[in-house]
Amino acid sequence: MGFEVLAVTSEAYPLIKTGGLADAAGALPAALAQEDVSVRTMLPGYRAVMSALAKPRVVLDLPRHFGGAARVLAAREAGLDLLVLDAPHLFDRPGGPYVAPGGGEWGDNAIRFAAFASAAALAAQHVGVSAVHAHDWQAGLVPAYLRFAPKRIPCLFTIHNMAFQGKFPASVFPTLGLPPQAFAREGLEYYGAVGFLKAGLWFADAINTVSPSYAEEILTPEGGMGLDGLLRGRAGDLHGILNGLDVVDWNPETDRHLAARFSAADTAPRAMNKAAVQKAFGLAVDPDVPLFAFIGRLAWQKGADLLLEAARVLMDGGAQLALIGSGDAALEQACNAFAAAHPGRAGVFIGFDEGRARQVYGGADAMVVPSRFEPCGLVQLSALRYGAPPVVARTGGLADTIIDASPMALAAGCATGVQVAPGRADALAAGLRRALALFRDAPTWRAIRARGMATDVSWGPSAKRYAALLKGIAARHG
Ligand SMILES: Nc1ncnc2c1ncn2[C@@H]1O[C@H](COP(=O)(O)OP(=O)(O)O[C@H]2O[C@H](CO)[C@@H](O)[C@H](O)[C@H]2O)[C@@H](O)[C@H]1O
Repeated sequence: MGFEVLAVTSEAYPLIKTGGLADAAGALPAALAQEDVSVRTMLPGYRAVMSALAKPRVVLDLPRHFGGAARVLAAREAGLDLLVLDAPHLFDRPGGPYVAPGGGEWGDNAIRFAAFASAAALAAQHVGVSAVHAHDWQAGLVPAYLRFAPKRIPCLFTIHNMAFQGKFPASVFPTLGLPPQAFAREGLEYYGAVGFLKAGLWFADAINTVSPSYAEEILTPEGGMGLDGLLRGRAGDLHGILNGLDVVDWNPETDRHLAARFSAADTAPRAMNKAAVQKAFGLAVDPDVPLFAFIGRLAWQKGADLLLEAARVLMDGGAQLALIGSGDAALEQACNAFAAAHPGRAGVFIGFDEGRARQVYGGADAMVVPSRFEPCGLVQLSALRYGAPPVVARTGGLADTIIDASPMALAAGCATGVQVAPGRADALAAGLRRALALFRDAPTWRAIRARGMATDVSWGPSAKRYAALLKGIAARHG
């Protein structure tokens, strides 16, 4: 038997996705298989997941699980070896994984994800894996349940975003089924409340986040968002491993979402994708106008407001702007207002649409990623791969993956985009102006794009690091 891991995640592409966690958790198993690590992925049985299971097998019966009957099912779908917590009282409902149809978090999220984590710990014991890999606050209690379980199974905890912490009132603690001593500073107590992310960071055998720079940033009060003290205490167990892309799925030569497929050797068909994007966003169809684009959650983190403030540079510079995103109502409104004020020059799509997003990667001349903080970021990786050089904020994984087109980098032939100081509209405006000038120098822009398309954005190198880390904790603690 090879080295077996149970990955515990609340999202995995293509079964259920609200953001980058799904992409990472969906792609890592195939990459780890190359390193002789076989991964089973445990997901909550949301409607979308349950309806995708063709022939599930019952692995574990949990007749009384957090207020109802539940089962752990096994199935193989979309290339993933799945374990699914079928718990209708918690997951068989309309709406999103975390948010009810009318907006607003589900009122019982603490119980839903405690039940999920507890079932994952039971399943890990039952099927007998060498290590568990838990992702984000939704799986934050997994290391806690494992620590108090009869059989010691080591656990790696991955932070995809410190901003989502799963903090709930102390009154939920008695319903979690953990021993009373777990509710302590040396446990899951978090400023008088219960912290799911805190629990993950406290009880895991090793911790990583999704870029080396973010691993340093979260040790500071600003980046650590209340958990930097704990993390500084565990700095020896904290690692930074960059995300990759599933380069089989994210391939402009085969992507069926594109109006025209293309390769690094022949980017000419991108012009058809650009025209398709211009049309879809109500922009003037013109091959010569530089087309900038933004894709992302409309949240403070992603800095869409900074882009709207800086975008005058694009409008004055004769460029176009396409935005896709959803989230914060005020930001949605601001994007719509910007588009209305610049007819034919700026266009917005409010919503989540994978196909439309991919068409934008394949047609835009440049992507803008103005995040205030960014643990890793996948948008800039997709932008490299699809030939739309990114303008990024110099923070977290954006700083680690994009090489700024400084004079030295241009001379050395290694530039892949433009970096700007994070969190400032004036710095972003200056960077956009610089990108526009580079774009108008056609041979230079072509070279930047070619360099980006030749960059290895696959999971390969990072999968090796994950495999070493998982095998390391198993050797130490197993
Ligand atoms: N409206 C829309 N329509 C279609 N597609 C959309 C979309 N909005 C976003 N997407 C897609 O969703 C993904 C977002 O990935 P990110 O890494 O940028 O963000 P996220 O902040 O969700 O993830 C967190 O986890 C990931 C994974 O570790 C980290 O990279 C990241 O820094 C961290 O914040 C991309 O594939 C993007 O194309």
